[in-house]
Amino acid sequence: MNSPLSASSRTPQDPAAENLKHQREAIAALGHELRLLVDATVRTEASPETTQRLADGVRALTGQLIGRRRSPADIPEVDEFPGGVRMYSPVTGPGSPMAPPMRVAPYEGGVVGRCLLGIAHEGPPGYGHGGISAMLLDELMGWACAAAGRPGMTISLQTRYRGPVPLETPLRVRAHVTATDDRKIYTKGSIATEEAPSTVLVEADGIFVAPDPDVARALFPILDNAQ
Ligand SMILES: CCCCCCCC/C=C\CCCCCCCC(=O)SCCNC(=O)CCNC(=O)[C@H](O)C(C)(C)COP(=O)(O)OP(=O)(O)OC[C@H]1O[C@@H](n2cnc3c(N)ncnc32)[C@H](O)[C@@H]1OP(=O)(O)O
Repeated sequence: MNSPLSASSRTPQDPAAENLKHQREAIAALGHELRLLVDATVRTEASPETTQRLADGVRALTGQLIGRRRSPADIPEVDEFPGGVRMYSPVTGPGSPMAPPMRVAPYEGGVVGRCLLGIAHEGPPGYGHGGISAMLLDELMGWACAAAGRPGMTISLQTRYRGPVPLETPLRVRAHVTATDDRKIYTKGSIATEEAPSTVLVEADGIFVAPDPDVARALFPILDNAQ
């Protein structure tokens, strides 16, 4: 499962599919290197001179990435919307330097996400930031909605932090839909370590809403173009 709705109309032999695969692999490779850079950046105790030299080097690299730049409303060509691959999701996107990134799979009527948090995701020293935990849960509960055929947007997210989330430790995030009521979708989620999956460190209740179709088209103009 590499997308909430796992939808793709292209066959593997299709040249367009090959090209897309190639593009996504390159984006994931850059994302991977950038995540290593982010990790090295928040760990380093390099001298100010070295740090400044690196800042200059990184600025030069950033300059190479400025081609056609997408605006926030544009959907990247390598993505599928709604409910498909999101290469730059800050949670699951293999191309995002911010993402752990979390890998998602179906699990017992819901979905499970696996990832490690690093020092870049630190809150209290040695442990994950509470906002990062909430972000992982929000995203995965959104995937649970999409996997249940009801993609929606979060209107309420309640988190309870029962124990600190360790860094650099394999985590298991779980989410499932508990009920639906018209356009509202009720979900539950949790975070535990892979080693102690029954010891819940963070639990969450989320309510999502499948937007009214007119609202959805106003929010996401691409839905109009797709028709
Ligand atoms: C073709 C569909 C496309 C769907 C898009 C899906 C994309 C996801 C795809 C793939 C999953 C990947 C994973 C992603 C996960 C990440 C999720 C996020 O981070 S989402 C960002 C944070 N959330 C927001 O920014 C929402 C802000 N809220 C809104 O924009 C609107 O409230 C919206 C569009 C969600 C609903 O607007 P309305 O006009 O369609 O519906 P109204 O009539 O306002 O509400 C319906 C019911 O919900 C209640 N409601 C709405 N907002 C509420 C709120 N904030 N608190 C409590 N109740 C609320 C209302 O009272 C109403 O309930 P009553 O029918 O009266 O019982």
